[in-house]
Order: sequence, then C-alpha cells, then structure tokens
Amino acid sequence: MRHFDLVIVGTGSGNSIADERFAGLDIAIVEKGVFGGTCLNVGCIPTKMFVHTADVAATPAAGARLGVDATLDGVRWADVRDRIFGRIDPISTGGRRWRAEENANVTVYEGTARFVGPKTLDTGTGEVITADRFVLAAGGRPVIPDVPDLDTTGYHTSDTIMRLDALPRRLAILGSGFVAVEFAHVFSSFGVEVTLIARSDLLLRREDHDVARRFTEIARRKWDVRPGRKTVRAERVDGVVRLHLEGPDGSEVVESDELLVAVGRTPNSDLLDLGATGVDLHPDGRVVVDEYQRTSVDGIFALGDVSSEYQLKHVANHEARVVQHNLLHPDAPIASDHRYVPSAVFSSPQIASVGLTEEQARERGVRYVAASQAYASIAYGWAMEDETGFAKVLADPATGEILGAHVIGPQAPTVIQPLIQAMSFGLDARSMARGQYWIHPGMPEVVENALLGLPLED
Ligand SMILES: Cc1cc2nc3c(=O)[nH]c(=O)nc-3n(C[C@H](O)[C@H](O)[C@H](O)COP(=O)(O)OP(=O)(O)OC[C@H]3O[C@@H](n4cnc5c(N)ncnc54)[C@H](O)[C@@H]3O)c2cc1C
Ligand SMILES: NC(=O)c1ccc[n+]([C@@H]2O[C@H](COP(=O)([O-])OP(=O)(O)OC[C@H]3O[C@@H](n4cnc5c(N)ncnc54)[C@H](O)[C@@H]3O)[C@@H](O)[C@H]2O)c1
Repeated sequence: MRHFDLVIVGTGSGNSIADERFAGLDIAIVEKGVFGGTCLNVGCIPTKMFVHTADVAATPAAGARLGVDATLDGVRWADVRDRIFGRIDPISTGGRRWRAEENANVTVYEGTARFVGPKTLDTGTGEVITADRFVLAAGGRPVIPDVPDLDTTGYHTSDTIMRLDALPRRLAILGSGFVAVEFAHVFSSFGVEVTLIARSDLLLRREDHDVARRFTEIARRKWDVRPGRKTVRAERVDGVVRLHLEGPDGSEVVESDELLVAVGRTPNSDLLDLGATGVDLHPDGRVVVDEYQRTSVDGIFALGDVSSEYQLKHVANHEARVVQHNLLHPDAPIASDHRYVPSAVFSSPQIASVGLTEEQARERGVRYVAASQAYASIAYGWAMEDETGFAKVLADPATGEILGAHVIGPQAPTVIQPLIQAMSFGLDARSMARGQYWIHPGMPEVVENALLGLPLED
C-alpha cells in the first residue's frame, strides 16, 4: 500500500493548495470528475459567461425607454455555448495534464475516493493509499427533490443545462434560489419562455426582505412565476414535461419542453465514507471543522462546499489558503475569517449582499438603523433611467459601525465592494461617507447617499 505525505480529494479549490512550497512532499490528488471542480466547469465561470451574453441579448429591448429603438435579430445558441466551453474545457484539460504529467511530486488518481479505514483511502482506481495528512475538498452536488416520477420525466441540473443541443421554446425551473434566478435571466434573455416554480412566496427569500420583495415583483413582470407551489408529480407526455402542482388556488399543471431542477446543493461527504476514518459530520452532511479548517481527526482538513455553510467560491478559495498555510506552518496556524462574507446574484437585476439583513438584525436583537437610497435618485441612475434599484445599509446608531449592506440594481456586485471593504477594516458609516471623494456622477454615489441617510445618533 503506497503511503503519501499528503492526499487532496477534489480539484476545485483543493487543487490550488500544492504549489512550489510543497515540492518536497509526496502528494496524491484524487478527482472523480472533470479537473477544476464546480466553479470552473459547471458553476461561477460558465454561468457568468452566459449571464454577460444574456445581458447583451437583453440590451436592445432596454433601449426604447432611452429613445433608442433596436431589435435582437437572434441568439446563436450553439455559438454562445461553444465559445464558452471552448474557453473553459481546455483550461480543465490543461490543468489535469499539468498535475498528472508535469508535477514530479504529484500522483493523480482519477476515481471516487472513499475511506476504508483510519487515514486509509480507496482511490476508486483499484489502489488503496494511506497518508499522514488529508485535505477534503470534495465540494457538493445538486439536490434532487423527491418528486414522484421525476426520474422518468427527465430533467437537467446546473451540471447539464448549459450544454443543451438547442434552446427549448419553454423552460420550467424548479426552485427560487441563486441557480434558478440566474438561469431564468439567461434563458429568458435568449427568448425562452420561463416558468419559475417556487415553494416559498418570495424568490431569493434569504436576501434582505426589501430586496427579495423587489426582485420578486420584477421577476413576476418578466417570467411566469408560480410562488407557494408544491410539485406533487412530474411526467413527460409526447415529449412535453408536465409538472403537477398544488398551490393557493388548488391544482394546476405546468407544461414545458425542458425542466431545470435548482433546489439547492448538498455536500459530497457521503461519497467519502468518513465514518471509516472517524471524521465528524453536521446533521446536514457538512464536515465539521474548527476555525483552522481542522476536522475532528488530527491531520485531516476540510474546506469549501463539503464543510462550509457558505457555498461560494470566494469562501472556498479563502479556506484553501488557510489550509495551505496551516499545512506549511502547523505550529503557527491561522484561522478562517468568516466575519463579512459577501454574495452576489447575477440575475437581472443583480443583487449583492454582505452582513446582517434587517430580519437577522431584528431576530438577534441587534440595535440598528437602516437607510435606503434609490438608484433613481442619483445622477447615473437618471442616465440609466433606472426605476427599481436601491442600496440599503444597516448601522449601529451609536457608533455608526456598518452592520449590513444590500444592493439591488445595475452592477450591484461592484457597487457593494467599498462597503465590504469598510466593514472588513472597521470604517464607520460617517467616516466612509465623508472621509473620501465619491466620483461624480458614478454609481457608488448610491452608497454614499444611503450612508448619509442613516439616522445616526449625534
Ligand atoms: C451553477 C452555479 C453557479 C455558481 N456561481 C457562483 C458564483 O457566481 N460565485 C460564487 O462565489 N460561487 C458560485 N457557485 C458556487 C461555487 O461554484 C462553489 O462554492 C465552489 O465551486 C466550491 O468549491 P469546492 O472546491 O468546495 O468544491 P468543487 O469545486 O465542487 O470541487 C470538488 C471536487 O471534488 C470532486 N469529488 C467529490 N467527491 C469526490 C470523491 N469522493 N473522490 C474524488 N473526487 C471527488 C468533484 O468531482 C469536484 O471536482 C456556483 C455554483 C453553481 C452550481
Ligand atoms: N452567484 C452565486 O454566487 C451563485 C450562483 C449559483 C449558485 N451559487 C451557490 O450554489 C448554491 C446552490 O444554489 P441553488 O439555487 O441550487 O440553492 P439555494 O439554496 O440558493 O436555493 C434553493 C431554493 O430552492 C427552494 N426549494 C427547495 N426545495 C424545493 C422544492 N422541492 N421545490 C421548489 N423549491 C424548492 C428553496 O426554498 C430555496 O429557495 C447557492 O446557495 C449558492 O451558494 C452561488
């Protein structure tokens, strides 16, 4: 049985750990799928390449209110898809080749790893290996809900929908989270009729409710949104998907050509048989880690979607850097910083968020004041004729400490970044608003004015 100094399971963020500082270690990397993991192959990167393309496709229709009449001639789906994957697939192939053929100290095993004993791993390739230290970076996968006959109906997940042969005329999307609303924007901008089936009344219900309500209102004008629905059965009849729903008005059937299931993601810890090596799990399947990304077994670390409460690439990358440091410097470990984890939804409109929502502040009994500023009230908002976007900030009334920020509108992930920086470095609302110039007439003026609108105590 071959013994390694270090084994890394998963080539998403886990693949960034073994750099030149690890050249003296004998390392195994185990990957069951495509090299590069979710973000590169089926997540952030291709979705945002589709989102930008969708934004371009939606631009002619948005011109009329500015006095520019333009029409969209068409979307060449095969060209869109092949441009995107023509760029991504070689990166994945190149990454695999580099690790497998050009890293003298790395052995790549292409199989599904599972523990068969303490620090003993079946690589799924016929070879069992042992190691002193392990990094579990096995990510997660889409949840498939227990809807009768879903399997025989046939459906897509985010893993497959971007590789469709042709655009469907109609797309039904089950779910109302990040994946659902990003793909609703992509496909509707390409001319597909989208029906969004949501269990809850609000789309993106974990966002600040002012933001979720605004987004839901806008979505209802563009897509066939069915909130408060339970999917009781699925079937495919003569090629058409039929979803049987129960809702506030009783039973109904939604017909569609394709179905996208987007009801959340679950950690891949179950594939690893972690009980065999004694690693503890949370009830929801996440690997238990401490602030140093250490699991319950000495020498076994975990990071990213397999262990994190945040299923976000910037968090997985941050945790990978922490694990990397702690492997190199076991006597001076550093902790992960999860104080101000931002997220963004790249739909239309875009949304970005950091810190407490108003609902969380209330539930936790945190003293706060809040202020919102509409894009429509700032000069660049006039330029864009924006009618729906706003920035909302929450702060401690006494100290001006910024507690949370939520932006819905054009370029929200960019507009919010100064607030993330302020929170991370302890800059209070007043100092942030008045201690610097704000370029006029830039979009961040919406943030400046929201900060100035906070009813802080003197
Ligand atoms: C459609 C979509 C869009 C997204 N967009 C964004 C975004 O815009 N911004 C953002 O921050 N996040 C986004 N995310 C989330 C982001 O992709 C993930 O948080 C991130 O990729 C997690 O990285 P990871 O390294 O933890 O896991 P992964 O990248 O999933 O890597 C895990 C790897 O482990 C392998 N593996 C699993 N089990 C085993 C096993 N037993 N043996 C061997 N190999 C195994 C898998 O094949 C995989 O390659 C998106 C996700 C999806 C699905
Ligand atoms: N821009 C980004 O950063 C980005 C984009 C996509 C995905 N992601 C990550 O991937 C994760 C997974 O995304 P997701 O959208 O699949 O999950 P999600 O957790 O964001 O949302 C899932 C939604 O589906 C609903 N749901 C659950 N079961 C249902 C059912 N049976 N019928 C109808 N609705 C049901 C839930 O109420 C929830 O609102 C996200 O939480 C996010 O962290 C991030």
